[in-house]
Order: sequence, then C-alpha cells, then structure tokens
Amino acid sequence: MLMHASGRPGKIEIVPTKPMSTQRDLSLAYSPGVAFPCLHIARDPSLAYDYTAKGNLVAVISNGTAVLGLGDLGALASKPVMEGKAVLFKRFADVDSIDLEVDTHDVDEFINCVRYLAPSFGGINLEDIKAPECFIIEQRLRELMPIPVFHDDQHGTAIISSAGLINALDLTGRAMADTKVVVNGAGAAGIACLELIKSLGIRHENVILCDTKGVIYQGRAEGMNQWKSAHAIDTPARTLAEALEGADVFFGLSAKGAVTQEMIKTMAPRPIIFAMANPDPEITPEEVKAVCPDAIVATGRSDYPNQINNVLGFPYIFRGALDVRASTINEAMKVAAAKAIAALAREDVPDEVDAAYSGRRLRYGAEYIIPVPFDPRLISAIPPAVAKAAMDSGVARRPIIDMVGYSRDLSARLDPVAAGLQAITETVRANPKRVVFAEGEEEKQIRAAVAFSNAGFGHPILIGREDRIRETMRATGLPAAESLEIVNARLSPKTKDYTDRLYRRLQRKGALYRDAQRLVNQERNIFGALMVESGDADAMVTGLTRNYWQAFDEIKRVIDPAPGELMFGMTVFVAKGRVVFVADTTVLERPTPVQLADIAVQTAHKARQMGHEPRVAMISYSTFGNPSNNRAERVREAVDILDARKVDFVYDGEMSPDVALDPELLSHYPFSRLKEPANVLVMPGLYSATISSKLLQKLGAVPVIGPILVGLSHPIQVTSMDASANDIVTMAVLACHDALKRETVK
Ligand SMILES: NC(=O)C1=CN([C@@H]2O[C@H](COP(=O)(O)OP(=O)(O)OC[C@H]3O[C@@H](n4cnc5c(N)ncnc54)[C@H](OP(=O)(O)O)[C@@H]3O)[C@@H](O)[C@H]2O)C=CC1
Ligand SMILES: CC(=O)C(=O)O
Ligand SMILES: [Mg+2]
Repeated sequence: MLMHASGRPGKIEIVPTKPMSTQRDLSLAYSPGVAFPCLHIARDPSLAYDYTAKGNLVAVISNGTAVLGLGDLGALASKPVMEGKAVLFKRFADVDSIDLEVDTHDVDEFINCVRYLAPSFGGINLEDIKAPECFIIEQRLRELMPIPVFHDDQHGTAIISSAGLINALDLTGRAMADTKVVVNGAGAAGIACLELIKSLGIRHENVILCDTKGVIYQGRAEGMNQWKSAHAIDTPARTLAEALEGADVFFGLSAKGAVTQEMIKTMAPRPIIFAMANPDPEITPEEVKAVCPDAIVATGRSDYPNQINNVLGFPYIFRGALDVRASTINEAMKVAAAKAIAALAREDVPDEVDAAYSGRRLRYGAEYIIPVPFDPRLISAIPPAVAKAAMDSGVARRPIIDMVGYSRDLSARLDPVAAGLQAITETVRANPKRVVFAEGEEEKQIRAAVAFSNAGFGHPILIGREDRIRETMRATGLPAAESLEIVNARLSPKTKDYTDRLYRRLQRKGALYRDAQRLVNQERNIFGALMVESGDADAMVTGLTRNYWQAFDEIKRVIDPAPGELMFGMTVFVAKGRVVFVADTTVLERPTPVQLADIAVQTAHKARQMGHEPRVAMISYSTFGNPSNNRAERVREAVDILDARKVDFVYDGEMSPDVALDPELLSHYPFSRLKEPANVLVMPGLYSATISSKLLQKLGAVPVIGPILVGLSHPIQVTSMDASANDIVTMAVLACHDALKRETVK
C-alpha cells in the first residue's frame, strides 16, 4: 500500500519527447506548427504513425469484472492492476501505454465506448473482463477496429502456459498426443489456454474442463454457455477430484485453494501442475511438494520458481505486432510467441538474470521451465518471432526486411550499453577476430566465450585444460559454440617459441630461461599476451582471477606501451541517449599537466574511434578560476599545453563536472569553447576519478563499461574480478574493435 501511495500516487506519469523550453519549441509542437501534421494526416491516415505517438501506444482497457482472481471489483478498483499492466508494457518492451477503466457491465455499452478509440492507439489490450462477456467483446471489437485487439487474460495466458507446457512435457518425456489434461476454470483464461494447447497437439478427448459446478461433460445443462460446451466431453467424471485421477497435467485458472493435496496424490507419476490463479494459486508449491516431490509446479506469482504469468507475453507480443503495424494478432503469431518463449528457457541464462533472482543459478529443468520476467533477452527473442509470423501470415502492413538488425535494435531499446555500442558491435561482427580468453577454465569466461562466438563476434580461444573446460561446459549445460578453440599452455607446440620471446624481453631484468619457461607454462595471462604479441591471436581479455593490478603487471611483462603513448584507464558511462568517457580511472595517481594533456588527447582519440565526436572538459572542483586556488593550476596548465599543441578537438577547462555536463550551467560561461555539454571528462587525479566512477556504478545510477585499458601496444583488456559473462563479452568486443582500428591505421 505504501509503495502505491508514496510520492506521486499510482505508477505512471507522462513525459514529453520533444523540447518544451522556448517559445520556438511551443510554436513547433503546438500552434501554429502542429497544423501541418494535422493536414497531412487528414490527407493520408497512415501518416499518423509517422507524426504522432499512435504507433507505439497501447490502451489497457478493463471494466473490472474479473480483476485477477479477485472477481468483479468494478472499473475503479481495477485501476491499480491496469496501471501496473501499462508500466509493464513500458518497462519490458518500451511500448507506451495508458490504462482506461470503462464503468459499465453492459457488453454493448463497453463495445461502443472502445470501438471509436482506434485513432488514438496502435493496439488495444483488453484486461480482466470476465467470461463469457469477454469473448463477445473481443470478437466484436476485432471486427470493428482496424488495429490489434488482444484480450490478455485469454491469449497472453494461453501463450505463456503453452510455452511452459511444451518444456514440462519435454522434461518429463511426454508427447502432446498422449497427455491427459485437466483445466480448472472455464473463463477467459481457461478456455483460451485450452484452445491453444489443443492447437499444439493436445487431443480433445484427453482434456477435462471444470468450473464451479465441476466437470463440464456432454449433456450438462447447469451454468453452461457455448464456449464451455465446445469443450464438453463424454466422461463419467463429475468432480474435479474424479477428473484429476490419473491426469498428467493440471491447469488452474480458477481461484485460490481450488485443489487439495489428496487430489494431487491421485495424478499420474511426475505430474505437471500449473496453479495460475492470482494472487493466490489453486494450491501452493509447498503443498504439492509435500505429497509429490517430483511434480513440476508453476504459479502465476513472482515469489516462486516457474512464474507462468502473461507478463512474459503481452509486452513483447504487442512490440512485434506494432513494429510491423499488424492489423491483428492471429493464431500464427501466438504460436510463434509460445515457441520462442519455450526455446529461450533452454538457453544459458546471463549472470545479470541470476543476480536479479538472488543469485539462484537458473538452468533448464523442473525449477526453470520458463524464462524469468527480468530476462533481457525476451525483447530480442519474442517480438521478431511475432513479427515474422505476422509477415508470413499476411497481416503485417509494414514488413521488416532486416530481421537480424531488428533483433539488435530491440535489445538496444532497453539496454543503454548495447545501444551505445551498437556501431562497434556491428563493425566487429563484420570483421570477426581471434580473441584469447586467458582464464579459460573459469565458468564465466567459458560462458562469455560461447556467447561471443554465438553472437558472431569471432573465434574465441580459451586457455586451459581441455577436459576441465569441456566438463564445465557439460555441467553448466552450455549450448555448443559455433567456433571455439582450447589451448593448453603446457601442451602447445608454440611454448618453445613463446619462451624464447619472453626470455629475450626479460633476460636483462633478472629472469633465467627457466623462469621464462615457468611463466609461459603456468601464467595464463603471460601465455595469452604472448599469443597476441606474436600474432597468433588478435586480442585478449582477462581479469576474473587476479586483481586488476596483478593482471596488468603480468601483461606488462610481455607487452609494451604503444610508442609515444601513456597507459591509463578510461571508463565509459552510458546513460540513455548519452555516452560519457571518463579518464584516467586506473593508473596515474596525480598526473602532471603534460600527462593530463596526453590523457585528453588519447581519450578524445578513443571516443572518436568509438563513434563519438569528442568534447573534452578538463575537470576540477573549480570553474574558470572560481574558487581560485593554486591546486587547480595543474589543470589550467594542461589546458595551456593543449592550446600549444593545436589539437583537433574541442576542449576547455578547468571546470567542475556539473558545468561540463549541464547546458544551462555552461551557458553562464559564454566565452567557453565548449558550447555543448562535454562527453569526455579528464579527471584531475585518480582519487576523484575512481571514487566518482565507482560510486555511480555501485549505486546503479548509470551503466558503466570498463575501465578500458588505453595505451598498450596490443589490444588487451582487463575486466574487474566481479565482471559478469556479459561484461567480459563487451570487453572482448572492445578489444576486437581496437584491433580492427589498429589494422586500419597500419
Ligand atoms: N497467471 C496468469 O497469467 C493469469 C492468471 N489468471 C487467473 O485465472 C483466474 C481466472 O481468471 P479469468 O479467466 O480472467 O476469470 P473469469 O471470470 O473469466 O473466469 C473464471 C472461471 O473460473 C471458474 N472458477 C472460479 N472459482 C472456481 C473454483 N473454485 N473452482 C472451479 N472453477 C472456478 C469460474 O467458474 P464459473 O464459470 O462456474 O463461474 C469461471 O469459469 C484468476 O485467478 C486469474 O488471476 C488469469 C489470467 C492470467
Ligand atoms: C496475470 C493476470 O492477468 C491475471 O491474473 O488476471
Ligand atoms: Mg489479467
């Protein structure tokens, strides 16, 4: 209750997407400028998708007659759920959404209220409207409206439970055609789930449907309607208890506590129990496990494993449908979504997802038959499947030509890091490289290497013992990599050559030949760095097992700084729509003015290499002499040095970070050469740089990449020891990009 009431009451607000600060902004967004799109849309209605928010806007509409499993609470009391659905659209699929509660129980009044809203929206999500009215309402609105109309409790639930069923049958070795199912609840959700599982291969005669009156058998008269009778079968069973005897699967879409432990005991061995009523299931997982420990159990709730909830579907199904401007959401699109969800559960789960679920290692099996809602891969897995099915079934009004590009754009919608690096990842994909993953026996590095390979970035080389690595891959259920090489330093035919190379470097630094031999055999960072140095690999990543400085020292034994360059660390902050490079975050404690100037030049160069035209601010606690203190002099001198060097990028300082990043504050200094906010911040020292960047990172304020090592003569990156497999892939991609840029310069 507190959460819903705190701050601005409720869960949504509306934010403008265009500037609204000046008179000119107003003239463009409102009168007179707004007249132009109006006139254009009047001539060609399809232009509404180009000049208004329609194409990304969905209405969540309810009359509150079946609010979750709480029954008919009325339109107003349904608003918290509908606001919730609207924010889930935004959070999970970047679909803008608004809730509309329609205060009538009358089917025709409801239809007449909604049918005229098509101009406003790209789609209509009907929610929590009870059966059988919901069937008539949806059917009529689908006929009357030229945009997708989708009753989520029917089809969203059907799609997710079908995906869960596909996997639960797989895990228990059952075939659709032989599986006996009992569905409890013959309302919106129950009937739709039943129809979809039948279209996937469950046989009509193998399903018993029940409602508050018990089994829906052929010839029953009480409490019937045409949707129930379509599923009535010839059976002697009359009660839910009788129906469940020997059944393989239970689907609960009814109400809290509808099933007992006694009933579960009579089901077939290893039963599948989806107790999906919200907020409380038909039976709790604890109750099931107490009488049947090997059952596969799912609920609609977030606090148990296996959440079968339509939140896994509706945001992404609409995303795909909107993106091809589908006229409707048809059966082919629903089946495609169910299959995409089922397939995703069988893939390796990213660390970030495990972390969001209290570190529980999620792996395809009885406790993980379906992806979790916070899985960021859902957005690139489901909408493309839905969009493709729409195109193949002829309901897409704007087909997507580049489906691979579409999937990538989808991940970038929610992941600022992916968006910030998109140009780089594309370049790397087009020019795959050989990358050493030096700590090749570490599970995270193995998973990163597999992901790197399967994403098409290049050829990973894991350093380690083949049997150990293969065993880890088997134990963690990793999918096969498209390409993967394993090099054991002790067995490699290159060891002699590498030892000679290393000995030449170290012989006058106190090392004997056998010391070099030991380093090559035992230190994977040294072996890996030698692979890169000798041209046997293009780049390398490491950092999980040694702290940053140890790893860095080992690498420096093999690799020199680039001629004339300074070695330092650069951290990249990626906020939505904004990328900021901060340096030096790792090496120089108190850079001299010349070093500060060097850091500025090299960081500006890196920013440009990564596709961002640099605007450099030399950071201090003071701004252009205020407050005046000779401690800021070092930074001022660095600016003078840059002046003398006539560098090819915009820079200025000294200035404090708020001035550097805020256009309003910057405008108080009209003489500044920086006219727009800086995107490169050169910090005055290591204290300020590391403290500020680690604070931001650990508070989760902004996604961070790095620190990225700058100034080595070969592309090698060191991650932090707590890096996730995803972070490692990002660093590997950056190292590859660096390798490519060096080739271009050569
Ligand atoms: N996990 C998920 O994603 C979703 C879960 N649900 C849940 O499914 C349930 C039904 O929702 P919905 O279909 O929209 O609602 P409806 O009002 O359309 O249908 C409810 C159905 O459940 C039946 N029913 C109610 N209580 C019992 C009971 N004790 N035993 C047997 N049948 C019962 C009713 O029977 P009768 O016809 O005799 O009245 C009716 O057929 C809710 O709990 C809801 O939270 C719904 C959508 C998504
Ligand atoms: C999840 C959902 O939509 C429901 O329980 O009604
Ligand atoms: Mg619902």
